[in-house]
Amino acid sequence: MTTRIAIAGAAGRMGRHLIEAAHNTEGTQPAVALEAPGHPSLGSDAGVLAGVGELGVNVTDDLVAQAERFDVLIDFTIPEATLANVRACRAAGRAIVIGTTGLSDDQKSELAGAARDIPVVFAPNMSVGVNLCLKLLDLAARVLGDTVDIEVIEAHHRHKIDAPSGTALRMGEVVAEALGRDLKECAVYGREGRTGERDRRTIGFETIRAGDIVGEHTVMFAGEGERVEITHKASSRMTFASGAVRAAAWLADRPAGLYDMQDVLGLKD
Ligand SMILES: NC(=O)C1=CN([C@@H]2O[C@H](COP(=O)(O)OP(=O)(O)OC[C@H]3O[C@@H](n4cnc5c(N)ncnc54)[C@H](O)[C@@H]3O)[C@@H](O)[C@H]2O)C=CC1
Ligand SMILES: O=C(O)C1=N[C@H](C(=O)O)C[C@H](O)C1
Repeated sequence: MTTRIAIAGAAGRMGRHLIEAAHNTEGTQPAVALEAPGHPSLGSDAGVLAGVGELGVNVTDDLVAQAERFDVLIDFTIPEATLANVRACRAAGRAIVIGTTGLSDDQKSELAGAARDIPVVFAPNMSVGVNLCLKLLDLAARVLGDTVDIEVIEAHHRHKIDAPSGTALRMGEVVAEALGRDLKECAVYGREGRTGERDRRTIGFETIRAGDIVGEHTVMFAGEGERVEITHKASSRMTFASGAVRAAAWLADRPAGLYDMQDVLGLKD
């Protein structure tokens, strides 16, 4: 069965890759393309936008009117648009894959509420490599324990609007959970001035925004006499887009619930 995919944020950096990935993946097809009201791409052909040739799918701003045309919505937009799309999918009984980062705690709670009625995949990073790294981080944190200082360093392109990245925060959560810490209480975001000596129980975050960097994350476990670093470097957005399309195909026949990429990839214990 072919999974018909709607793509929100179709003209964005991720949106164009998602159209291409949904078009090139066996068993999926781009069926609806959505953009913000007033966006210059409205009315244009999604395939032409993505550079894969005409698909006969015109970009629209009306998700509700398109509800019968798709099975799963993939959303890589901004938090406010994502929540509006979650509400529309919940009302229409459609599944949704969410890659958007920077959601507030309230927005995440609303999302979890919607997942009682519809299937939702929500993950800050859809690449296989990053999801493997999350498993390695859990192991590293358990083995090295409280004997090391832990720092999360991330670098992204100059257009990114949230910091730290959703992936960096998830990496911090995985490490904190493994060590029995609460990230909200032990995170330190950047340092400046007379900071005093480092507290070993903190987890530090450093953010770089520069040029066209697709996405790089390093978690450093630094002890006395040795240091372990786990690094992931994305060199193409297609790695995220392929993962999101894989998640959409996986989600199409799942019951309502809140899932992540560890579920999609079968990495949950
Ligand atoms: N989970 C993952 O694997 C990844 C997540 N991301 C996240 O995806 C999000 C988007 O990233 P980019 O594509 O780089 O941003 P972008 O700014 O290039 O694209 C976002 C698009 O959403 C559109 N948009 C805004 N409001 C809309 C609405 N109401 N309806 C439909 N479209 C709307 C914008 O016009 C824009 O074209 C960010 O939060 C980013 O952190 C990015 C890459 C990978
Ligand atoms: O905005 C981006 O580009 C990316 N955002 C995601 C995040 O915030 O973790 C994932 C990826 O690193 C690219």
